[in-house]
Amino acid sequence: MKILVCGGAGYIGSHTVKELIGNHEVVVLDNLTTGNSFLLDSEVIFEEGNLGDGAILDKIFTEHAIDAVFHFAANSLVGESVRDPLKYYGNNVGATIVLLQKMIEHGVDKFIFSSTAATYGIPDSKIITEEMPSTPINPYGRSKRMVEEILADISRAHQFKYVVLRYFNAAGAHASGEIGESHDPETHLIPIILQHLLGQRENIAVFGTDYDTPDGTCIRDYIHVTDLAKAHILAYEALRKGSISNEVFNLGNGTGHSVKEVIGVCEKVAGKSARVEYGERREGDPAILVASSGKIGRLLGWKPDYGLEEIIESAWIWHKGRI
Ligand SMILES: NC(=O)c1ccc[n+]([C@@H]2O[C@H](COP(=O)([O-])OP(=O)(O)OC[C@H]3O[C@@H](n4cnc5c(N)ncnc54)[C@H](O)[C@@H]3O)[C@@H](O)[C@H]2O)c1
Ligand SMILES: O=c1ccn([C@@H]2O[C@H](COP(=O)(O)OP(=O)(O)O[C@H]3O[C@H](CO)[C@@H](O)[C@H](O)[C@H]3O)[C@@H](O)[C@H]2O)c(=O)[nH]1
Repeated sequence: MKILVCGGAGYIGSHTVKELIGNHEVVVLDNLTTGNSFLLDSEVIFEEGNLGDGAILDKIFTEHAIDAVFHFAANSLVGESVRDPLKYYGNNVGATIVLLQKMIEHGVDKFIFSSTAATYGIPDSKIITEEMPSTPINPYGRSKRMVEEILADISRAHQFKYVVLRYFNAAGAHASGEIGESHDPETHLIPIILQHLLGQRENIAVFGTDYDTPDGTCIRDYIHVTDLAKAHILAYEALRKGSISNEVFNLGNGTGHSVKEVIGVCEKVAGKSARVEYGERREGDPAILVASSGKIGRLLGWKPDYGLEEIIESAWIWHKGRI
């Protein structure tokens, strides 16, 4: 089966491609704005271009018998989305609509969508389930939520089946050490701490110490990127078999870790102490985001293989290898 992976040169997309290769042919469409060609597997067919370009999608869907689209391509930084919302609505919603239009024109009817914990806004409960209200508090979360609603509408009007995967915080690197997280500039917590511990940054800034959490810093649910990648394969196989359709699943470990705790585990793994500066809150950050992934466990048999320390160990190996 041939799969189109939009955003396959990015962090999570490239790890998912690794899981697909061997059993599937993979076409990657990526404009390399935040992705890297060195993350591309040598076996993929690579089309460099923009998701919003209908002509390139016509070419791909005409030349290849695509069975499903995995859609990772997006801008995904909460703080940037607050400062530049139109970038987020244009790329995450506008370009996605072009992709969806072309899928329907070409009769491609299976879609796996990368959504986010940011669709929940400030949740009422400590552990988030899929039924909870989805009221995002930043433009990034709203852009993803809008696509979720568009998907529900399309599936009612056309022959079209989808799975929405709401990831919590992706982290870690592939066990081979060949690929890992590489953004420029890097904004994610774990790579920033590890780069500092490798001497590539002066210090670490902690964004906010007055949250309503035990140590005052934000709590997140960190999930290994390979655990995420494997969930995509399970979702695709279930869509193909027809055992599920039009489902929304959370993907996290079910355990929250504060920013201070994450710094502590990074220090342990690296065997070094960090220089930490405590600063103001970052705009758009909820205090606590922790997933219940019970639903995807029950319906697809998914469970995470890695905890926080293993996630950080794999990321440490990747970052050390990049020096
Ligand atoms: N990293 C996380 O913790 C996290 C958590 C929740 C959801 N997500 C979602 O997962 C997806 C992947 O995230 P990531 O961390 O791998 O990001 P990433 O920036 O590494 O990957 C995104 C890829 O999409 C490409 N891209 C962006 N816009 C494009 C366009 N218009 N046309 C073609 N290619 C385009 C980029 O070049 C990049 O290769 C995103 O949709 C993101 O919103 C990520
Ligand atoms: O230098 C830093 C960087 C981050 N943080 C904090 O660390 C936590 C994690 O931040 P970050 O790694 O930037 O991830 P998030 O902002 O939580 O967002 C990620 O996780 C979301 C799902 O929870 C996804 O939707 C987003 O795409 C993805 O960027 C947050 O509380 C930040 O305020 C710091 O204190 N200092």
